[in-house]
Amino acid sequence: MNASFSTPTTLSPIIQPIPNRNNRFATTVPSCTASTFDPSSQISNNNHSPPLPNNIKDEARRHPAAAHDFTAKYVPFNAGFDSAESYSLDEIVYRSRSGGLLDVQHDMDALRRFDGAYWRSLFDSRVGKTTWPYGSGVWSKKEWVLPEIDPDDIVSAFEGNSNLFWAERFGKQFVGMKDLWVKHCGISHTGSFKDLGMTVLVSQVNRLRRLNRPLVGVGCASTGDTSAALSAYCASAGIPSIVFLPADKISTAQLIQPVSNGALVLSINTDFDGCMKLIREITAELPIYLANSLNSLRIEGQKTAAIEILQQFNWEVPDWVIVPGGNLGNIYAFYKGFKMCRDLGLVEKIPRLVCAQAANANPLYLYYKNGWKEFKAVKATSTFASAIQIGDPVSIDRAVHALKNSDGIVEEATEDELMDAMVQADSTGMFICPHTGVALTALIKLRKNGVIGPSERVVVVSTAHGLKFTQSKIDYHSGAIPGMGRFANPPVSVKADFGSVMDVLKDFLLSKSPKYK
Ligand SMILES: Cc1ncc(COP(=O)(O)O)c(C=O)c1O
Ligand SMILES: N[C@@H](CCOP(=O)(O)O)C(=O)O
Repeated sequence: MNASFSTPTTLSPIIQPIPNRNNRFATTVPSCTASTFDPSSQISNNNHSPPLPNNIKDEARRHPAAAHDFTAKYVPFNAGFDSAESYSLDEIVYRSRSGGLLDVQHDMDALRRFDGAYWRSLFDSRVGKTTWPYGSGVWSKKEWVLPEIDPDDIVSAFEGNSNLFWAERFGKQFVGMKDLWVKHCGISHTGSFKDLGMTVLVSQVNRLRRLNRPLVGVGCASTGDTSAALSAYCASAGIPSIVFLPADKISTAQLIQPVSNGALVLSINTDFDGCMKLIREITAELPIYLANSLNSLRIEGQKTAAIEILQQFNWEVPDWVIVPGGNLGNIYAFYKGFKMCRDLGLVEKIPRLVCAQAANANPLYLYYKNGWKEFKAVKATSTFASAIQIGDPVSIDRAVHALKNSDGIVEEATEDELMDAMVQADSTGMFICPHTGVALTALIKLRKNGVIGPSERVVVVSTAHGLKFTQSKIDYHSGAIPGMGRFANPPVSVKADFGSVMDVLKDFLLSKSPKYK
C-alpha cells in the first residue's frame, strides 16, 4: 500500500478563503498577472481545464510569474539572518571567505507573509500535474527552492513525488512494527535521490550560462549516483559534463549512465575522497562548475524529499527518519526541509533523525561515539554500499548540525548486517540498494535496544534503485561471498523432465505448507 499525496479530490478546499499576502482573506482567488505574482493564483488555475497549450513551457510563459517578493542568497553556513557576508546565487562561489561551507538562506520574513495552511494548500495543489515546472516534486516547492529563477531556465525531469511505501510485512516480520515506511527516492529519473538536487544545480547553471557567466561545463566527483544525475540533466540541457570516478569502485550500471549521456568520464586510480580533492582543485582553475553537494544549491533540491514526506502523511510528522550517509549532504537536506516546514508553520515539530553509515566508511559514527569531541577522516575501505564509501565527507559540519538539532543518532552497519537487511527487505517485495540496507540495519539495532518503540512511525529513506546494484545481490544469492548468504535464494537447476520438476515442486510446497502431501 502506498500513501498518496493529499491532493484534494475536489477543488473546493483549495479555492476556499486563502490568506493573501496582506493577511486578508480573498473570497475569490486572484488570477496571475505579469506585474504581481501571488502564488495563490496558481491554485485557481486548477479550477477549470485550460486550453491545450502547444507545450508546457509555452503555457508557463503565458502565465508569467516573474515579479515576486521571495529571494534567496548564499551565506556562510550557520550564519544568522544579519550575516555581513553574503553572495548572490548568480555568483560562482562554493566556500565562505574563511573557507567554510555555504548555505542558501531564504528571506523567511517574505515567506512568512503566508501562513502554514497557505503553503500546505499550495504544495498539495501542484501534485500530479504537468504544469511547468510545478509538476516536479522539487519545483512544486519553487518558492522555497530557487524563488527567482525563470521557469524557462529550469531543467527538470519532473523528479520527486516518489512513493512512500508502507513496509507492512518487513515491519511486522523483522522489527515488530506496524507503522514503518520506506521513502523510495531511488525510484527516480536516474535511479537515485541525486536527481532532486541536480535539477536545481543544472537549472542554475543554465541560467548562469544565459547570463554569459564563464562556465563551459559542469563537473563532479562521484561514487556513481551524482555522476549519473549530473550527466543526464546536463545532456538534457545541452551542457557539457565531466565526471571523476574512482576506478573499479562503482557498479557497471552506474558507470554506463554517464557514458550513455555523453559525459566526459574520467576513471581515476584513486578512491572517492581522492576524486573529490581533484575536482575541487580543477574547478578552482577551469571554467567548470562544481556539482557535488559541497555546492549548497544541491541541498535546496534534496530538502524537498522531507517536505514531501510530511505532505504524504497529510502533514503529520513521523517520529523518526533514517537516512544513509556518505558525503553527508543529504542528512542536512532532510533537516533543512523539516525545519523550514516547522519555521513556516506547516507543522509543529521535526522528526528525530538517524544517520546510518557503513562500518567500513564510518567517520561520522566514530565522531558521534566520541561525543563529538574530535573529528577524524578515515580511509574508507571496500563496502557493498559502494556509493557511501567515503572517508572524508565534505558536509561533516552540516551533518553534525542536523543531528544535534534533531536529537539525532548515528548508527553503523557491518557488511553482513547491511546485506542481510537488504535481502530480507527484498524478500518482502522491495528491491532496494545496499545503502538502504545500511539504514534498515540502523532501524533493526535501534528497535533491538529499545530506542525506537514498536508503535512509533518511522520512515527509512531508500536512496537508490536496487537495479543499480544487481551484482551484489547476485553474489549474495549465489553464495559467492565467503561467510555471507544466510537468506540466499539461489535459482534451482532442474532437469527438463516432468518427474524432476515434480520432485522439486513437492519439496517446495511441503516446505511452505506441511499439510500438503
Ligand atoms: C545511494 C546513495 N545513498 C546514500 C548516499 C549518501 O548521501 P550523502 O552523500 O548525501 O550523505 C549516497 C551518496 O553519497 C548515495 O549515492
Ligand atoms: N554518493 C555520491 C557521493 C558524492 O556525493 P555528493 O552528494 O556530494 O555529490 C555519488 O553518487 O557520487
